[in-house]
Amino acid sequence: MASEQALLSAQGIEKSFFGVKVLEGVDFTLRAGEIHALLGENGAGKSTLVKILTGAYRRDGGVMALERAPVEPRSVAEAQTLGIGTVYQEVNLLDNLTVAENLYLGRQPRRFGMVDTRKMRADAAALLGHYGLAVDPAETLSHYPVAVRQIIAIARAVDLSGKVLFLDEPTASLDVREVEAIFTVLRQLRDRGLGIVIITHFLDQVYALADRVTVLRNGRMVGSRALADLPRRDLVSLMLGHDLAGDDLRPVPRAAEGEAAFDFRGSAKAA
Ligand SMILES: Nc1ncnc2c1ncn2[C@@H]1O[C@H](COP(=O)(O)OP(=O)(O)OP(=O)(O)O)[C@@H](O)[C@H]1O
Repeated sequence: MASEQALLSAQGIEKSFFGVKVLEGVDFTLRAGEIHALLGENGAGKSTLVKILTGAYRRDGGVMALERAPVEPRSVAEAQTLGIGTVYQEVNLLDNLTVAENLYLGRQPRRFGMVDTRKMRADAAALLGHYGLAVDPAETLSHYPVAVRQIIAIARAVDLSGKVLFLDEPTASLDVREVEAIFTVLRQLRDRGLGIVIITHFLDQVYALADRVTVLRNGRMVGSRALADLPRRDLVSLMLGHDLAGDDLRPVPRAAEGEAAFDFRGSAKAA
């Protein structure tokens, strides 16, 4: 059950690239114990907002607070120490290291000045046990499929950060079964009180997972609603900025990759 109070909030966020405004006065509020989808058409500003909130980009204006205290993350690492973790679409782990090394990269337990491999693997096994993952901490990461690596990336981000988790298109390259495995993990984390923000282009996934949505259009926040109160048609209208005509219910091809921009019709990922 989401709390009423803001866990992470941003107000009046501004960002320009080379004099072009890509975020204009954007407000965003995340509560503890909610999964919050950040939606909008290609180029609406979703990734830029997430990068600002997770310390990857500096904002030009606006304020940001975590548990009502102002925060100013100057890097992704600093955001993590504040409680804000991120998992990107391209899994941010190293394939040639072991599972345990990935989980404890940069913070390996030491004994007599040496990495304590035995403890690191035992800690990794215990941590992954919470996620229902029966993987061998001593195995090289590349041994495992993308969905497992994605859950390992989530486990690492949550272990480092613990309060807020951002995921930028985490299911883009996964099949239906793998998506469900990731969602199970995210629901468990929500039930533990984390606030989770997810960017996705798949509206079926939004309705299956999220409690709330915030919609960006052309760099502005155009709505933030509980999903239970928001029919799909109204959500799509909010994203597009006009009422739906019949034609709009067909998937819109993405110019670059030829992927569907939205999954309007309840189908799986479009080819
Ligand atoms: N590093 C950058 N330098 C210059 N322009 C950028 C940069 N990052 C993003 N932009 C521009 O900012 C605008 C918003 O991009 P952003 O990636 O935040 O949108 P998005 O909603 O995440 O889109 P998509 O769904 O396609 O990922 C776009 O016009 C994009 O070209």
